[in-house]
Amino acid sequence: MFEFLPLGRILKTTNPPAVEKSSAPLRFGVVGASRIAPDAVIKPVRCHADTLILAVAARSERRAQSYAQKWRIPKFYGGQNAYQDLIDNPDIDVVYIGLPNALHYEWTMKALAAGKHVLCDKPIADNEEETQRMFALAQEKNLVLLEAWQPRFHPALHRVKAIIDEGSLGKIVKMYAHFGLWGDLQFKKDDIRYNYGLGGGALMDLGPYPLNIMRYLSSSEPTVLSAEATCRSENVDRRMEVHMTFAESIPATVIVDFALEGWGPLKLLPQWLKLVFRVECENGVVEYFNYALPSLYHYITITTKDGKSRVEKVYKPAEGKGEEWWSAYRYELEAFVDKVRGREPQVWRTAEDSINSMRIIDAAYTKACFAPRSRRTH
Ligand SMILES: NC(=O)C1=CN([C@@H]2O[C@H](COP(=O)(O)OP(=O)(O)OC[C@H]3O[C@@H](n4cnc5c(N)ncnc54)[C@H](OP(=O)(O)O)[C@@H]3O)[C@@H](O)[C@H]2O)C=CC1
Ligand SMILES: O=C1OC[C@@H](O)[C@H](O)[C@H]1O
Repeated sequence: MFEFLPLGRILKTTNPPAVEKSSAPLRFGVVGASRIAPDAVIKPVRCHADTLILAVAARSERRAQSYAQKWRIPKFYGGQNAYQDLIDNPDIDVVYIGLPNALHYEWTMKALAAGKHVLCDKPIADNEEETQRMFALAQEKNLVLLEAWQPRFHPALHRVKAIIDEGSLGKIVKMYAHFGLWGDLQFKKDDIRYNYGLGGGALMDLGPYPLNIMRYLSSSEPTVLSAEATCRSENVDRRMEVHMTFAESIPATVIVDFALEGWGPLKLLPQWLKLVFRVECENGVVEYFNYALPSLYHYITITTKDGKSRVEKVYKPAEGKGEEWWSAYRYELEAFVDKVRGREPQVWRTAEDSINSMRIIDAAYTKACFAPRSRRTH
């Protein structure tokens, strides 16, 4: 499946061209000099005419300065009050939050209180209750708040849904997904993902991908029947297996995993990544490979009951805005800016979508007998 990897497109996706800016672009402030911010917002902004990155804030002055230098961000804030100082800058219109999950609530609330629109990375909060409060404040302040979960904005996922909704495969009868990583190769021992107090855990980190895709494809919310965890440390799941039913009768299983088994003889060969998503329908099966980062590379395989199989790849929507090389984050930014500017985005994630997503994660942790994710003083 990898034999025709389009390297030119991938290079442009990961290193998009700079475009000329509009006369008054939306000015973004980046809270946290995180690893994800370049992909999630800095590079997408580079190729969006109506946006620019004005400032970054980090807890250390040195880190803020070197990050700003590296990414050519004109202003930086460092030190204990850096995040608040950035938020208080009256020139900033939008705050992007790429902090550990447990800090999403606090800094989103502070940014909204200061009158900023917020793009906050996934999962949007530690739990459903926080998510409700965040969207309530955004609504009260008439500000845009979006949970940045980029696969929802990519046309490949829309194509998967269209294939199912078109009807010839019949109804969905079963769904299965596995998102696994070799965590110890990819993350340091003190990574935010392994820390309960920072909102860590495999389900918090990886769960939103398969769970949200199942919700979207089936246009329904699940009941969580059971969840079994393997712990890395107390209340931090290294692996979680969640069993659900969607639309009252569709069985579904999600496995998320930071400790993929090896493969080959004696399972000694490392497995870097596992990304399985399968929807079984009455008359065939749809499989979607690389649903987490579809803009880099993906394929959709449709196999009908008579054994016939075809493969589709979709990087640009048949109608509407987009380019083959746009990353899913770039599609997401387009929608976010449209919303802030008062235009109808071609795709949107509503408050209910994010709230329901957190509700399922809460329910799964409860079924697995985990302590509730932090209940902060609100
Ligand atoms: N949408 C997507 O595709 C992806 C989303 N994510 C999400 O992005 C967020 C950040 O992930 P990632 O970039 O990998 O994480 P990093 O560890 O690289 O960044 C987290 C940032 O949080 C700040 N921070 C503040 N307080 C703490 C603390 N107590 N401990 C550690 N860091 C702290 C640090 O900023 P400072 O610079 O101030 O020190 C750090 O840069 C998570 O919510 C994750 O789920 C991650 C990967 C992909
Ligand atoms: O959101 C994410 O997607 C990709 C994963 O590698 C990462 O752990 C996670 O935060």
